[in-house]
Amino acid sequence: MKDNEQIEITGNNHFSTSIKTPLRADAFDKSDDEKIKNIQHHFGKIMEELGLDLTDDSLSGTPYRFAKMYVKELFYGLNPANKPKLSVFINKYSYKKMLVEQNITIDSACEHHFLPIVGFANVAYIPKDKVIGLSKINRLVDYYARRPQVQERLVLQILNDLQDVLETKDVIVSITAKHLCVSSRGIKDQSSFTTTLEYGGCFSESEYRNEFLKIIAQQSI
Ligand SMILES: Nc1nc2c(ncn2[C@@H]2O[C@H](COP(=O)(O)OP(=O)(O)OP(=O)(O)O)[C@@H](O)[C@H]2O)c(=O)[nH]1
Ligand SMILES: [Zn+2]
Repeated sequence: MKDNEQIEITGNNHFSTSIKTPLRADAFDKSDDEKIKNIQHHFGKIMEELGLDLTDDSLSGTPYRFAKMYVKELFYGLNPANKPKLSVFINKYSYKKMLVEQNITIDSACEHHFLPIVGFANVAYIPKDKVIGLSKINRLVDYYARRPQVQERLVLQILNDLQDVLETKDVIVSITAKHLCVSSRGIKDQSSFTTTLEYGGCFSESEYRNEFLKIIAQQSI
């Protein structure tokens, strides 16, 4: 098989050997303000190339607005300096059963088209010596979501960090999301959505996994 045939089948850069987001070595040498200035310039050129009149008062601020949104909002999670502090506490209560944080909003973007991925994550763990502040789970999910992503990597990055900070493998993460690159362009399938599920420790046993799945099936309080 020729190289270009392989790329047709697998796509280029769709698989990575690491769960790390592929970043350049100099990714954070520039300040946010420098990045915003440069992106503003380049996005203005894209708009011009599309034929838009940047002197129009509704469009003139768009390159700056776009650049600020990319650096400060949609992709703030690329920068490790923005990683939330994950406060953990000693498990004084000796709570040893499952804790489920569910319906966590996912607002991400696919790295192939830079279009939104929107949906929900559900996270559960069985504490050993540490418990984590609930909101820190939501913050961690948002941090990793705010990068150009693929859903498989996103679920793994969240799982890995939680396993590290909680000092247990007994963690499970599911994400169910809609990809606008599937629903709004290309195949334009409005109804399909994608679920990814990653876990370790006791969640490898179907009994624990099924308990989690049963709980997250209840969508309201
Ligand atoms: N595995 C995976 N694929 C994704 C994700 N987000 C988007 N994709 C897919 O990435 C693929 C990119 O395929 P290409 O053939 O290079 O791009 P394309 O020509 O725009 O493909 P179409 O969407 O089929 O028109 C598409 O099949 C997308 O659906 C994701 O989170 N995980
Ligand atoms: Zn896409």
